[in-house]
Amino acid sequence: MRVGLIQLDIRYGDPAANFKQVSAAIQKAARQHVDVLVLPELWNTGYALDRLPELADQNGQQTQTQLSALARQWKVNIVGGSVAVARNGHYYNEMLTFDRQGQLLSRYDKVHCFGLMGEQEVMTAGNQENRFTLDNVPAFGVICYDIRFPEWLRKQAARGPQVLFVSAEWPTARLTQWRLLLQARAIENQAYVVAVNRVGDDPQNAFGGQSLVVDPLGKLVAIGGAHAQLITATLDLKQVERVREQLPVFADRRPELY
Ligand SMILES: O=C(O)CCC(=O)C(=O)O
Repeated sequence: MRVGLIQLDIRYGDPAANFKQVSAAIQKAARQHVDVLVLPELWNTGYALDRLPELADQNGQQTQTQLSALARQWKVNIVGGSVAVARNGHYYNEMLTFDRQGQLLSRYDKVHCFGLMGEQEVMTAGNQENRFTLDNVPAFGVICYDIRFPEWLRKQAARGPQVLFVSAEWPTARLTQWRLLLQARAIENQAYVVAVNRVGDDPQNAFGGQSLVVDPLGKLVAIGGAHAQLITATLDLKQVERVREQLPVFADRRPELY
């Protein structure tokens, strides 16, 4: 499975500009013969949470229409990062995933809202898992702050997915934690981690990129810089099986104790 991590800057509170740039970035990246493209968190609005009534995508309709058409046109799977969505009078930080036919495979609302950026005051947290299959590869996806909750990821990983996709707006100040948390999540779940962070600034934070791919042993396969770029990597999914056979941590769990 060849993955393409679309690391980009996000125009704060400007969905029209962001839809345009994401469309262009997907079309450019799709030419690199990738199987899956991955986007960062809240790429339609950034963290302009005080303006969601005017900015949020109504029921995710614009996102669905655009990403579905691009997936179909370029015959590429798209883990659509996340977008701010308005639904039934609530706002959600939502990841939409599409297969190569443009079919919507899953909608996931971020389960852990991030208080430090005021998310809890505005967004409604989700409560559903996010497992899906891309080209017969079982996978799952979470959003940014979710990676600090290993039990949430473990619960999903115990059902067998081999790849964890993460979309984030992770501030530069905590990038060491970003790398270490993702490497730990890869090791403990014996899965590939494909994680995309944004670059650039918003009025409160700077974002330093370092989108990365980690193998099931925790080794960094690829890592981005602090500028907009496409990062590509090939995942050896046989390695997941080998690692799980050699060290069967899932079978050795003691769920009766924890
Ligand atoms: O956990 C962190 O340090 C960053 C989380 C975050 O920025 C987010 O969830 O948007």
